[in-house]
Amino acid sequence: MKKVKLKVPATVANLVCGFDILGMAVHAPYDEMELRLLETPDIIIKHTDSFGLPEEPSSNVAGIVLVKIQEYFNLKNGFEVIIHKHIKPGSGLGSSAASAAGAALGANLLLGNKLSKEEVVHFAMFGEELASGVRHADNIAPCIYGGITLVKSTNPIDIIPLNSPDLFVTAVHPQVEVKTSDARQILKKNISLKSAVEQWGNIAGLVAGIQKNDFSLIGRSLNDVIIEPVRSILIPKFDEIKEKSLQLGALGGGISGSGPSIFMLSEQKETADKIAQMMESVYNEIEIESFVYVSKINPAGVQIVEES
Ligand SMILES: Nc1ncnc2c1ncn2[C@@H]1O[C@H](COP(=O)(O)OP(=O)(O)O)[C@@H](O)[C@H]1O
Ligand SMILES: N[C@@H](CCOP(=O)(O)O)C(=O)O
Repeated sequence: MKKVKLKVPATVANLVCGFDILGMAVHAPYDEMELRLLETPDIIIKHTDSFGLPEEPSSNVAGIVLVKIQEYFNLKNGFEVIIHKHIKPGSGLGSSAASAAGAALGANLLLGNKLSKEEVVHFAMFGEELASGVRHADNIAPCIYGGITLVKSTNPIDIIPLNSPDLFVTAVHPQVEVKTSDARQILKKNISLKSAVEQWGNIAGLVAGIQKNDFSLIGRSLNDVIIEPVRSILIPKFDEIKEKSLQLGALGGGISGSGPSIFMLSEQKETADKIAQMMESVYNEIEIESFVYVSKINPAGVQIVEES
């Protein structure tokens, strides 16, 4: 295989209480990536979007992943990657993870699938490390595996694919950028035992609810006493949107990844659409442009659109 085209999904990391360990793939938005194996050792990055992302491989989330794979296999070949980015950087919808995961998975396809899924995650994490300074996999894992994943450990890599409940996801991206690196720097380094116990209960309840398709338990568990109280101050109208979403029938939700996007889960499309309309109107009232996405949990992850 010399060329592959991929559809790379956005992801909602943390899932409220599962900071750095839980995440899910969604159907919209998504990036499109084209990767080509080169006879020369060059690594060429091209963006068709206007986000002004660096195209120097060592400064690009996709590029660094390809550099690391080339070094690991001591390749004489290089890669060309064209990124049609629709997941806005700094959105909280896994923009960096999409580039990193798409590069790692695409390179592996071009090299004949020599890497295991865990190894693909390992190389993709070099991209997250460039973007946020931390090798976290809670966006990368659902992007590669699809659905909802639990990252039990990143060293060694231990990823548990979970059930994908048939739920709608409404996500709003207010056009204020929150870089993951900044949103990590403001976090407390120590928490009380009381908060830890409450958070463990939420995580355990959420995982149990996901596995049992118990939507009430999922809703009761979508609480965060550690990260959200700190990060929500970076997101205009967060509390109002969360309260109104619940009033409209959402199971629950919260900050998507490191924000500023906010996501809500609901059982019915009608509810998801009503939440979307409310989210857009709340931001219109304060003249902040926003993009709203209504989709479902995406069990597929990265999809091959074309190979040759
Ligand atoms: N190919 C790329 N795709 C996305 N982000 C990139 C890429 N290359 C470099 N970056 C850097 O990573 C940042 C996006 O990462 P992050 O803040 O985590 O966004 P998100 O929350 O959407 O994942 C960008 O602001 C940019 O500095
Ligand atoms: N666990 C990370 C997730 C970052 O997600 P992103 O979509 O904002 O990149 C964190 O919360 O820092």
